[in-house]
Amino acid sequence: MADNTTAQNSTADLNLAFLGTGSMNGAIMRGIIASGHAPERITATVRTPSKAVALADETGVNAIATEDDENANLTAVAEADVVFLGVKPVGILDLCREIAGALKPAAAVVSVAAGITVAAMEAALRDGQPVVRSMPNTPLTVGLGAVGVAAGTSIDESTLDSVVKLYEGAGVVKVVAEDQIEAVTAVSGSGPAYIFYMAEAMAAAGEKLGLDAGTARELAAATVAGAGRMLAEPGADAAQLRRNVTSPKGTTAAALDSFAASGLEEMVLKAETACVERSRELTRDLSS
Ligand SMILES: NC(=O)C1=CN([C@@H]2O[C@H](COP(=O)(O)OP(=O)(O)OC[C@H]3O[C@@H](n4cnc5c(N)ncnc54)[C@H](O)[C@@H]3O)[C@@H](O)[C@H]2O)C=CC1
Ligand SMILES: O=C(O)[C@@H]1CCC=N1
Repeated sequence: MADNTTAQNSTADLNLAFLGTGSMNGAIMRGIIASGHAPERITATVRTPSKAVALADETGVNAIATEDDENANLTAVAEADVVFLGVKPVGILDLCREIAGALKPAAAVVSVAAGITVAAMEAALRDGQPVVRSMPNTPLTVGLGAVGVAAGTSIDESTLDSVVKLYEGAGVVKVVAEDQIEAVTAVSGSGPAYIFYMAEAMAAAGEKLGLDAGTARELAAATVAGAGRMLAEPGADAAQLRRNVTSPKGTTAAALDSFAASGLEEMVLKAETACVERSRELTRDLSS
């Protein structure tokens, strides 16, 4: 790891840019603002002017639309210390090339994209630009996110620490080797969708078992949210929390036995493996 950047004791003074402020970058930005970062220190870019107005009204950030100003991304990064790239994977390297000359040399470029490698980003930016490949998830928006970060080759510890601290304002952060980012994607990046799918399936089953649709949806959503909150408590252990619900020979045991007989663990492993393989395909197709 290089040692070429100014030490930052706190992240409060950092200017942030969010380029492509859709679902993921929007969730990161909202989580970071909720953790106390001043919106006046944030510039966000989106495609359409109406979205820029809505985002600025909602969050207080400076929002610029690329349809209004073709230089919006360049303007956004000009004063930024940390730049979050939140466009789809297919657009990440073009965006790197677009902003390369406008970045401050010490600004950290943080990608949230699946499949795009550190090496590909570094090749698309100026030599020595600090890079972070991260895999966040949307619960960052409510301060309950989970993020994996992998350092680029030119980033110093202090700059990486600033990125970690920004994310930590809104969730749990693990610094991992880049070859572990795909596993992070499979567990936590894509993970919220598995849980929402489970909530949908629980509600649909509840309806088939006699509840009206609205009641089933509300009960399933409250159950998933409540269980999630319990898991977020310090020291919580999923297996113990599960045992606390499961009376011997009771109703929960009957349901869990049925899940096991249907191969739930194998099913999850297969799904997460498909996620990793898709991430590798994206790398093959897009990281050049
Ligand atoms: N949605 C999720 O839960 C997660 C997404 N990601 C990653 O986040 C990235 C974005 O995904 P989403 O947020 O789901 O997509 P999204 O479509 O919601 O957001 C992308 C945004 O970027 C805007 N955009 C596109 N090109 C632009 C440009 N050149 N300048 C400014 N704005 C531009 C689009 O209009 C859109 O609002 C992807 O690379 C994905 O791999 C990573 C982890 C989780
Ligand atoms: O579905 C995707 O490709 C992105 C990456 C992780 C979550 N959403």
